[in-house]
Amino acid sequence: MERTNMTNAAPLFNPARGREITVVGIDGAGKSTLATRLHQALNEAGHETILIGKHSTEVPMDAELSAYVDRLNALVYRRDARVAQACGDHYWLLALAAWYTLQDKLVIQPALAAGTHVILDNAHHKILARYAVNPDVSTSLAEQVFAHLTEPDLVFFLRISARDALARKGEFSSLETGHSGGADEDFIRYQDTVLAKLREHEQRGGWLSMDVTDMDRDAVFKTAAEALADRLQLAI
Ligand SMILES: Cc1cn([C@H]2C[C@H](O)[C@@H](COP(=O)(O)OP(=O)(O)O)O2)c(=O)[nH]c1=O
Repeated sequence: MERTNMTNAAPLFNPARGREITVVGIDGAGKSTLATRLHQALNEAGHETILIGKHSTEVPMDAELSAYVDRLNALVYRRDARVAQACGDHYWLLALAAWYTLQDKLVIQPALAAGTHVILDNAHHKILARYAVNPDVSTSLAEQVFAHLTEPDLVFFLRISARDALARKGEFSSLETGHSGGADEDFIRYQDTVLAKLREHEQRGGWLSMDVTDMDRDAVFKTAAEALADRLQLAI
């Protein structure tokens, strides 16, 4: 029977939308380790995937926008402590919101629309948790400046106590203590407060939560891979 073109009017290139997979947890929880591994495994299994982190500034095939995003990254992440201190918490919240906004609009959304999956390491949830423990900045303001970002399809929450995370990491930066001091106890106090905030968020959000305290990298990866297959039908 002859087919008409009427039913075949869809554009030639109309791939299924990609999936956004986000990894959250306190510093040292193993986010980068898992994100890197998922990125590699998805690509090896034939699922085109990009890994987006704190220092991803490339806008595909656009040198001018890439240069702009790189300048913003330098402003937000490559500044010294005196500048950070002088500018203050509200400025950094808004600067971070600008950074996350551009990453979402210029990199993540176009990739998803083109059918590419996105693994997001360093999502804004940790920033929200950090601001939630800061009495000088309104929590609702912090929530609002990130509210427009693309909602991930799956969030892996890697749970571990700050003390156990520190034992893995060995060292930490001033930012990782909320600039509260340089002692191990400063890291632990601050990160455990951030963890408590992430756990509040977890209650609202349908996150896939894993207690990674006694799990090695392979076990975390295996659990995450099973969830990708179950929830997003992505086999790796
Ligand atoms: C996942 C994992 C990480 N590590 C180490 C590697 C790194 O030095 C450190 C933090 O891992 P990393 O993946 O960088 O954590 P995050 O991105 O959440 O800050 O812990 C372990 O010792 N064991 C593990 O099972």
